[in-house]
Amino acid sequence: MIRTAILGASGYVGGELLRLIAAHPRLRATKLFGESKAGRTVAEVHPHLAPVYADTTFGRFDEAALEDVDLVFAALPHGHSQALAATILARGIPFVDLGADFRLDDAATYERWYGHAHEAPDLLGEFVYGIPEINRVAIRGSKAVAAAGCYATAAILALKPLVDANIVDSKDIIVDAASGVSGAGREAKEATGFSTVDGSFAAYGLLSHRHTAEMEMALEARVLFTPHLVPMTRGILATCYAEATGAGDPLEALKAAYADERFVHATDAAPATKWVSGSNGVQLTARYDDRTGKVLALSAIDNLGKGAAGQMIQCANLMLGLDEAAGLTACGVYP
Ligand SMILES: NC(=O)C1=CN([C@@H]2O[C@H](COP(=O)(O)OP(=O)(O)OC[C@H]3O[C@@H](n4cnc5c(N)ncnc54)[C@H](OP(=O)(O)O)[C@@H]3O)[C@@H](O)[C@H]2O)C=CC1
Ligand SMILES: CC(=O)N[C@@H](CCC(=O)OP(=O)(O)O)C(=O)O
Repeated sequence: MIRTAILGASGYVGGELLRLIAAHPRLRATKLFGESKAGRTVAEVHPHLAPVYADTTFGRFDEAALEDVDLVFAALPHGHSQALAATILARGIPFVDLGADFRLDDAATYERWYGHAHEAPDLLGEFVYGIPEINRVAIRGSKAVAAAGCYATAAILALKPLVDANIVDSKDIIVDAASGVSGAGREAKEATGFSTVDGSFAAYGLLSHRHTAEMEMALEARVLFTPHLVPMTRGILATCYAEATGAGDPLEALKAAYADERFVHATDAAPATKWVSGSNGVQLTARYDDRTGKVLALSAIDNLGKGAAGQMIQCANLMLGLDEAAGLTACGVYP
């Protein structure tokens, strides 16, 4: 049994981690932490998890909580991991962080996209960027992983093989992606309330969404990214466009790049978010358009699955030397 602590266990990602860990052969969620919901039970906060976790109570994190823990998952609001990381790393406990705090590789880029100075710039180099399909070897030997952002995961998996094989021009990439509302977390906000979102489709974060920086870092490319909010609960569909170089067929390149991957499937069909809902799956396709000379690539993920908790567990499996797919074998829920 591998004992895990979950910081942010009372949030949406924390709930999804608990759901996935309940079906994991080796991981156990032994310490659960929240903030405003500290003292409440899992059954109260995540009623769908009551049959497994019953009256387990959320605590409030302090350093002593790291005793008897084999791995820490953090799914906290932005910024919180910057103060915590040194304590966790000093104890040598493997740490999978989903916040954006340690995803970028330099403090200046962080400040440019997050609007404030990084509080622990010396630790940026300690973290490996957490998308196993593009960074498996580094994750396997690492004690600290910064799991990627949800939009960034969708776009990077669709584009990375095309950039690497020089099938698209990396200086001219456009990503339009739409997310379900759970991507914004469970806290009630006007921007994600029912009356705002229902029956509507809107872009946000114009020219300024922070996942642009992750895409540019991982792809070594220039990206124009526009996120959208779509009236559904789970899922991200990323539609990506880039100038073709004529160096090869994009769909064949995706199929070849992911032929041995357990979670990423490149096919002829245009993907739908529902195909991957509740799973760690990624569905991709791509086309070359000879009329415009552009490549079109599409990617569907579950923002809470491969975009968050699924990817965290996939990274943890690698860090711990377990089967990479342990606890992640479920297919999407469809229809
Ligand atoms: N939702 C998604 O699809 C994705 C989210 N992420 C990132 O993952 C992180 C968590 O997201 P999500 O679960 O959606 O967010 P939620 O708002 O649903 O959950 C946030 C969690 O953090 C806890 N928390 C809030 N403030 C504090 C604090 N001051 N100290 C300690 N704990 C605190 C909350 O506890 P309590 O509720 O008890 O106050 C809750 O458990 C965020 O950084 C988010 O950007 C990344 C990829 C996808
Ligand atoms: C729909 C929605 O609001 N989505 C979130 C993305 C959440 C996420 O993946 O990322 P971070 O961990 O980088 O915040 C947003 O755009 O802020």
